[in-house]
Amino acid sequence: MSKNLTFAELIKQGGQELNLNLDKKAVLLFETYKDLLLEWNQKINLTSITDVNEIAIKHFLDSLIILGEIEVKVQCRVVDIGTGAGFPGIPLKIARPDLNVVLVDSLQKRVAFLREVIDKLQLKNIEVYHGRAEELGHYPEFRESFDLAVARAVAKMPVLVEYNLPFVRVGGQFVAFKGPETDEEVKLAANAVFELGAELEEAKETYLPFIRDRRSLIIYRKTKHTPPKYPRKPGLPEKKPLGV
Ligand SMILES: C[S@@+](CC[C@H](N)C(=O)[O-])C[C@H]1O[C@@H](n2cnc3c(N)ncnc32)[C@H](O)[C@@H]1O
Repeated sequence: MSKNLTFAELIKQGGQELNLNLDKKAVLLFETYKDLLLEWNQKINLTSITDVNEIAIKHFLDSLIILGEIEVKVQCRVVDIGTGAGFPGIPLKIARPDLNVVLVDSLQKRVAFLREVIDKLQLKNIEVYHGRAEELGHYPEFRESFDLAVARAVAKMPVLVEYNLPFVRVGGQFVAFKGPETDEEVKLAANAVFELGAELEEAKETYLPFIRDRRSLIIYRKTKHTPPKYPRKPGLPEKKPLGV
């Protein structure tokens, strides 16, 4: 089981379980990322998970499950809203260096950490922005310009769709990383999803490699332009979730 494997073996074998062939360079980058995460976590709050094997499975492999479940086209433009310590955006970039990634977070200290990771790992075509989704979603260079938006552990679905869907181009997707039991949240978000110009495409159930924890990927497809009034001003989506 996972206890007998090294960090590198967990990444490599877990990747295979997700149908990913992670090469030596990718595994080394995950090692460095893990070291930086643990080092910075002593100064700023990045994660409550500090066991190396758990970091491999619950942060890195968890971030990669999307690659085994949906087709993420070559060189597509991906935004990770509320990325925190870089999940899922940085693992996706390590596993798929072709992707053009934008990371967004409202906490300056985490953004500083992410800049250090990008610098140390020498990642290209990846940028970090400090700000709230409610503001950045109105910037012309971001609005409806991404093929894929992703978010993990940021907010309940009715709030999350208002944060994410304004970034997605018509025809693109928003994928919410969730745990098990998502029916209620998905139902609650239905009105907001319609109002924001999207449709529920699929709710996929999957499992984390090694520990078999259940995970869901809720996949939305943008079908129409999002009305310009969304997202509403900072704090309002959370205070008064749309359509609830
Ligand atoms: C619980 S952490 C999760 C981080 C990461 N996605 C993960 O899965 O570990 C949520 C992050 O979302 C950020 N966040 C919350 N609301 C936000 C908003 N409206 N705009 C940008 N970032 C936001 C917070 O600063 C925090 O770093």
